[in-house]
Amino acid sequence: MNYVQFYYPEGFAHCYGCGRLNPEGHQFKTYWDPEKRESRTEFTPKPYHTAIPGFVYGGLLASLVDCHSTATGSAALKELESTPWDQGPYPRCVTASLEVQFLKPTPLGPTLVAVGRVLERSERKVVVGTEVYADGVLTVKGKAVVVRIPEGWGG
Ligand SMILES: CCCCC/C=C\C/C=C\C/C=C\C/C=C\CCCC(=O)SCCNC(=O)CCNC(=O)[C@H](O)C(C)(C)COP(=O)(O)OP(=O)(O)OC[C@H]1O[C@@H](n2cnc3c(N)ncnc32)[C@H](O)[C@@H]1OP(=O)(O)O
Repeated sequence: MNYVQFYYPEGFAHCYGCGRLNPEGHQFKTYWDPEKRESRTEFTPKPYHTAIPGFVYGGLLASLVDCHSTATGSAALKELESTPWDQGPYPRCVTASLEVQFLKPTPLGPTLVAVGRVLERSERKVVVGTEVYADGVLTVKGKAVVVRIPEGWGG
């Protein structure tokens, strides 16, 4: 299964968090399950993504929630189109608002799993709820408002 970011137009694929064309970035990859209507991004932080030794830097976790949310929004808006989910391009969203709750320290080492759900959707705006798990333990919760990039912004 291809990931959401795979379907972004080239001009929208340079994001430091999730741009597939940014070799210096994290290149987060988000998978959308059209039946469960759930998104999933897995990422294994590098040893230097440290807050205090042994724990993941919160800014990285916020980035994960951020890009995971824009991808989830993108998939949710793609559902409104008549083209199949595995045919690009996907609509591209930017983040209007991002809330992150750090519930517990996130251990550095395990692969992190972000799971997203669509809380609200209109033609232009999607509200996404995300939970991030480390070794099956919920450590971070996020909520983001993402908005479809206005026409003419590039891509
Ligand atoms: C990086 C983007 C900025 C540069 C743009 C230039 C070119 C774009 C080209 C490429 C970009 C490609 C990819 C993006 C890359 C990575 C994405 C990763 C995620 C990010 O890292 S991305 C960076 C941080 N992001 C920004 O840099 C956004 C700056 N911002 C804006 O560009 C505007 O602010 C915008 C477009 C968001 C809205 O502008 P707008 O004119 O469309 O606003 P409008 O009022 O129509 O809002 C429509 C509905 O969103 C609701 N709404 C709006 N703002 C809200 C808020 N703060 N809280 C809660 N709800 C909010 C309203 O309530 C309404 O909701 P409703 O329809 O229900 O009434």
